[in-house]
Amino acid sequence: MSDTLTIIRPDDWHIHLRDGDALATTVPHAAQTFGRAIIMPNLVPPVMDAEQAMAYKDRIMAQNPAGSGFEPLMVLYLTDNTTPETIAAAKQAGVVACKLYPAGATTNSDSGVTDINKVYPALAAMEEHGMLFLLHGEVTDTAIDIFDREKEFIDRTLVQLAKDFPNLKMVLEHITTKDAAEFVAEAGDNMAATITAHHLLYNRNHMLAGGIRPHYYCLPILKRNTHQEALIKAAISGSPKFFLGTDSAPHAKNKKESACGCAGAYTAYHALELYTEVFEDAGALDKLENFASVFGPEYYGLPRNTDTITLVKEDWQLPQALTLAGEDLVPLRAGETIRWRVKR
Ligand SMILES: NC(=O)N[C@@H](CC(=O)O)C(=O)O
Ligand SMILES: [Zn+2]
Ligand SMILES: [Zn+2]
Repeated sequence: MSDTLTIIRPDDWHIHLRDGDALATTVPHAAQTFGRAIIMPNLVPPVMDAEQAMAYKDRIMAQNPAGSGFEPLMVLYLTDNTTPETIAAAKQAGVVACKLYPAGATTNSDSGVTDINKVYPALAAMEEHGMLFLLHGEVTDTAIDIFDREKEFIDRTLVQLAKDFPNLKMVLEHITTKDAAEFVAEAGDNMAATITAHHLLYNRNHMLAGGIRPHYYCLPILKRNTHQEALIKAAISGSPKFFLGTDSAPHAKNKKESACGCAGAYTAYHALELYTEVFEDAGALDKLENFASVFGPEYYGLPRNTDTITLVKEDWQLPQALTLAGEDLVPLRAGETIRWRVKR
């Protein structure tokens, strides 16, 4: 008999579903595994107020397979001009969080924040209304090496933010360094982090040794193996400050395999299976459920999902390509074998 693992249905606390025809791919993929997902607002133009967030939610729900039970949790994109009134209205409409994209830091961050002080009134309003603050934590200073931008953001900005807003719950998204893991572990109760499957599975050698592999290119960029090891340690530590966020970020194949390739790895299709491999290899399968299904809702102040999901230990082959709005979409680890499969 094959090995099986049954856990409370997990949630994805960081995902990019995109918009338009892409939703026909991304929403069913997320909904087949996850109960809820934190929907990143970096559309073009971005999701900047309650009205845009609710309209986007409707477009997502229109692609939600009947009976899936999947619930998108909506997020606003902070700009230099986000007002406390915008925050209050978003809270009223059911938006759960706001996201900081330092201007220029990542995909579709052009309308992002140019100076953290400009969003202090919005952050104060979020603190007052009990909304979460999600951060893409990288400086954009071109003088700073791309491999150091996360640590630099912590030192220059995050330490101060945590002091200035002690009652604002923050999530440092998609952490990639030992520095970030240690900072979050030692910070107060208002600081947590999401960790992606790809930052647990890979390091920069996978992207750069023996040829440049654009499908491993994402932001924050994969770091050296010692950082990867620190992330695995954090994920299996049992600390409730670390939980699942795939950062599944689809870009069509021709946008990735290009002289100037886009940043982002697509994992919504097979993310839980990838995380399960990481936890199994670390001898910590018993820690997966808390990381994937318990610590996230606990931090967000939401109930756990009431249903379960079963994983079967069984080899299967990931397709070479999926389809995104009529174009090829290459998932992370395309064509390779995956050791676990979600029973459906
Ligand atoms: N992670 C990525 O490499 N890309 C994300 C943006 C982000 O999460 O920073 C995207 O939207 O493509
Ligand atoms: Zn990001
Ligand atoms: Zn992201």
